[in-house]
Amino acid sequence: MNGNYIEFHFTIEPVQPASEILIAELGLLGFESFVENDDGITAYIPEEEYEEDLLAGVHILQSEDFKITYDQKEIERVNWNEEWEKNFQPILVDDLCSVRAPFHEKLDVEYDIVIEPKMSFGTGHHATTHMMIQHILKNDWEGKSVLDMGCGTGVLAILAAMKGAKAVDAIDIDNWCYLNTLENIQRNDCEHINVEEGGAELLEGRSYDIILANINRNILLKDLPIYVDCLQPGGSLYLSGFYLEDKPILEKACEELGLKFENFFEKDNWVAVKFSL
Ligand SMILES: C[S@@+](CC[C@H](N)C(=O)[O-])C[C@H]1O[C@@H](n2cnc3c(N)ncnc32)[C@H](O)[C@@H]1O
Repeated sequence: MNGNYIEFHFTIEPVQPASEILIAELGLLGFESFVENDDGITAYIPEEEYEEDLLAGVHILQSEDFKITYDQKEIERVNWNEEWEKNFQPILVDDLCSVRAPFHEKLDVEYDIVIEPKMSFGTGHHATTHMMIQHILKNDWEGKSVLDMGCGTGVLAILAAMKGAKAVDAIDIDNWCYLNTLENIQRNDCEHINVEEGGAELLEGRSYDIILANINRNILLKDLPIYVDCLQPGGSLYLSGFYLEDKPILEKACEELGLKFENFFEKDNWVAVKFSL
């Protein structure tokens, strides 16, 4: 997706818990990024995902418990790098791993990841990326074959490679993310990561010890059977990109495919869950 975005600014009274609910509803409709403000939220959707009556199905907009107004404007593709430079500090996860931009000073940590996110998702600032990094830090990757599905900036694939994974595929459906991951693997001396552009259709006949997929509830539910087909017996599947309230739905779908729940992290109402086969 290389087109423009539509930016919606929602003014919400009172701001909580309506913001959380609105973000959850918009996430299901294809909105990709959210910024929480003092008076509500700003949400971004790619122009090609937007249809005139898209917001008609958002329940909370009809609620009498909150007053929600919004305006919208078309903007150029968001340059997350510029936003990052303006607003953010490097990310430190469990004192072991930092995710920083090239212009940040290097921190004294075991895993130092340099990411130039430009327009891709995956700087570590989002709760889901943060928790997926925590899972990677907590587990053994030495000699494993790994798939990072929905790789964004490639941050998870890069950390898996740094932790000793022997063969890593990083796949994203978005051309921009594909190109950005190629750049970031070079930046982190992880050129052996195989980067591809596409979706679950690429996975036929493949086999992995570990699959990471931080995407969203609906895509995960749709593509889960394909992921599980690619998982070796004894393998692990890490899923994120959904809210705590959707965890039972994902768990049920995974259990029906023969997976066993292992553990999970929760942050800002998002979760990252580990399953094993
Ligand atoms: C929430 S971001 C995660 C990025 C990164 N893995 C992280 O943890 O920060 C989800 C990514 O999945 C990609 N994506 C969306 N639908 C997909 C699909 N069906 N197959 C593969 N990737 C997909 C998006 O382009 C986006 O880069």
